[in-house]
Amino acid sequence: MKFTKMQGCGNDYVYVNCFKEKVDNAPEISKLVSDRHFGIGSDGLILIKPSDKADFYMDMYNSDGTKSQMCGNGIRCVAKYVYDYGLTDKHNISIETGAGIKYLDLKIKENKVFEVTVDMGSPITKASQIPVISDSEEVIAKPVRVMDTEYSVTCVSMGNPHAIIFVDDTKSIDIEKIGPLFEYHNMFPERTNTEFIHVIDKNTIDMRVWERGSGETLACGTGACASVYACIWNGFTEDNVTVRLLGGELKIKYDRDKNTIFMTGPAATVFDGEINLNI
Ligand SMILES: N[C@@H](CCC[C@H](N)C(=O)O)C(=O)O
Repeated sequence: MKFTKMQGCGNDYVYVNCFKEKVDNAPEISKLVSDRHFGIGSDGLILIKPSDKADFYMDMYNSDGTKSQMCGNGIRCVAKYVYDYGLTDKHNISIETGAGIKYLDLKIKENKVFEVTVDMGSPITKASQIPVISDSEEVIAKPVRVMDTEYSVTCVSMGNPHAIIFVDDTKSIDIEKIGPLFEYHNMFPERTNTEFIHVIDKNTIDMRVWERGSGETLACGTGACASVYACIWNGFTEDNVTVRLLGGELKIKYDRDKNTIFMTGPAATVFDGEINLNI
């Protein structure tokens, strides 16, 4: 199987061009290629496919083989891939995902895409649609006790579920311990991605993320959008926010008139390769 490894803010995936390659059993292949010792090494697998509703279709899998609806860092890399490898010459493209069609604007330097802005759509706050089990219609600053500590949890979906937790300092969080306790908490029937946020000022936040199905990653695009919306909702920030992640920065803008979130960030190719899936 021919593949390209790409990363956006260090959130790395193995990308396969399914216009050329046939991929059977994507969940198993995702587990295999993602393994950082016995595979290629990635946070998951992204398949680029034809769509009858948009220019392309993005099919994404976490490193544990589970499928997700949407990947913010991944979709910027899909845009880079289809432009750089000649599948399109358009600078504005549409990509169908499990969370609907997303519209992307490509910035190009030396004939390569280096930055992408994505209209990530409207944040979803209705508990039943995230989904999160709750006796209130929305979950904002809800106290949740995990391992003798009370956390303030705000829940937002960007097509996939996010639990946003505000902390005084992201560095000291024992994310390997706390992350799975939220991911598998019985509040979240479809598990959850969990963002730990420290608000620096009205336009800057620090974020660490424990991703559903992949563990701690260096960045999460949907998580950055969900977190900025949670910050605005809680009255902590304005509508334009720089999200500082372990692997880089994302610029997030909430457009109140359109009720949509724009994400701008980098997309980079790491290497091309070929893997024998029969071994
Ligand atoms: N890294 C991604 C999100 C990937 C999917 C997520 N782990 C899930 O299961 O929903 C991003 O950049 O958005």
